[in-house]
Amino acid sequence: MCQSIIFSRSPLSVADVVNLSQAKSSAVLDDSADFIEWIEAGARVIDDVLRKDGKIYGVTTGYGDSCEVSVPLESVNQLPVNLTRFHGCGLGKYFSEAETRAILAVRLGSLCQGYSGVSYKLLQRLSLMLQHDILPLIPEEGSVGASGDLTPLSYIAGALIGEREVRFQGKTMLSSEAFSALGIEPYQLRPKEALALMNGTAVMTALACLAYDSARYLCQLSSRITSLTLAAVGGNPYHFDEQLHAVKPHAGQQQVAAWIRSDLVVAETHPTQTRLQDRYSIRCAPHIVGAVQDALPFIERTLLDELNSANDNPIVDSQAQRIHHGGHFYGGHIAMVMDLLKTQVANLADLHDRQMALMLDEKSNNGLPANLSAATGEEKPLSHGFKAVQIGCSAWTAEALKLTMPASVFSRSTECHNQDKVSMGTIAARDCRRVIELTEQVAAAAFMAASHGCLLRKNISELVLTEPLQAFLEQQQTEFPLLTKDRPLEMELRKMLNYIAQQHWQFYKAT
Ligand SMILES: N[C@@H](Cc1ccc(O)cc1)C(=O)O
Repeated sequence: MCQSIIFSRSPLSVADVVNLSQAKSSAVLDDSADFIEWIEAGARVIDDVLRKDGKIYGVTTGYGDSCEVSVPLESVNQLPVNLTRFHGCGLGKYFSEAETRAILAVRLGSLCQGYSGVSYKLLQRLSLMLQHDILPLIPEEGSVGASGDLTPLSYIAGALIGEREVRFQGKTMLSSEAFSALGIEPYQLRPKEALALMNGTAVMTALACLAYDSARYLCQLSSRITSLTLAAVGGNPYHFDEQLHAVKPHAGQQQVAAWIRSDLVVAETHPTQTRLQDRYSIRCAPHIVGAVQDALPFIERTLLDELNSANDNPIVDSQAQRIHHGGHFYGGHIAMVMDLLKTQVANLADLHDRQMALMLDEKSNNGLPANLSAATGEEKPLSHGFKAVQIGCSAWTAEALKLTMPASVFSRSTECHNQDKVSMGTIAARDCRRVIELTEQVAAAAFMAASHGCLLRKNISELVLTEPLQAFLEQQQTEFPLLTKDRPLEMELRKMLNYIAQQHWQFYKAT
């Protein structure tokens, strides 16, 4: 049964966002009297100021640098509609359905903090979109990630008022049609509500949550691939010795060493060794994968702070009856962690590309067939094994490495120099997602090659893998058979990629 995620004042987790994005959980809005009152108190602050003819940025003024333009009271309801419309200029591909659900969930979570001056009705409508899977088509490009993800989020605000396209029940239609299929009218935005929907970091934060989740899984997969690579080339298990690692106390490095150690049968001395120390792509794996693993807790903490923040402007404090003008839409923290994560993950692509080279090259693979071809007899001289897959890995790795240029340092002054310093966090998060996609491709290839390498090694000498792992490899052979002759591997690689994306295997016990 689908688990419910309650949207209330209690914090969301990264896993909540991931589960909602995959429609494994459903969104439920807190309907307790306390929560409704908490939210409505914020909306009343806006009404009170308007009644007293006060001034609120973005309610009685133009937006951004146009904040010196006064908007007459009789137009305050039209202003939010204009905001959704003039930001309807996004370009590029559209976010996937999973990404769009995550974006909706993250924005709803932030508005549930109760510091944005919106009505409970708006939250109801947003949660209804999640519940009925009414997913706005949101173009990926056009946010500098500092005045919030204004342009992409305008596609949510525009959809709420019936004016943008959505995917609903497998079709693309105007949001007004999707609402009418449910017997409801488009939403009428109150003053401040379009700004509250758009003036925050929901797009980059949603993407960052998905990236974090994939990276966490990749660390385990990378550890497993390393174990298999080591076993395939007859490497030295003692590089992962507990006492060895105890003297360099990075927790992530120690964790990765422990994972790899748990895959291997560590004998005091290993009879097959001809080389006392393995090359760095094996020996230093705990220091490479471990660095990513060590970055994860920091990244998660940053994500949680952003996820459970009021990232908006102005901030409406109903208890103090104050309206604060500030810059909480700025995505500097997400930009930082996404720039960090993409370089870390790209290092994993590079690691596996090197491991592929090690396993395929007869000069370094310690007696395995060239290119890990399993061909014999007449097929042998014709067969090229993983040769082209390795070339693919080199291309995917280069593409991933190329994307590691930090986005956050490319701040551009924009919007008449009102936004004269911006985060580019959305670009960093999109880069990070793409780096992960490419790295998963390299990992899929390396996983397949290393598994084959182990099966080929079995014929040569004893494997240093634990018995359950050997049994797993043999099972795998039915889905990914040895390359006894050349065949196109695209579909098998895609199958492997799907398994990775769905986190199909649990490699190690939960930490
Ligand atoms: N993020 C701006 C608001 C803004 C909204 C729309 C714009 O087009 C520009 C700026 C602020 O709060 O100051």
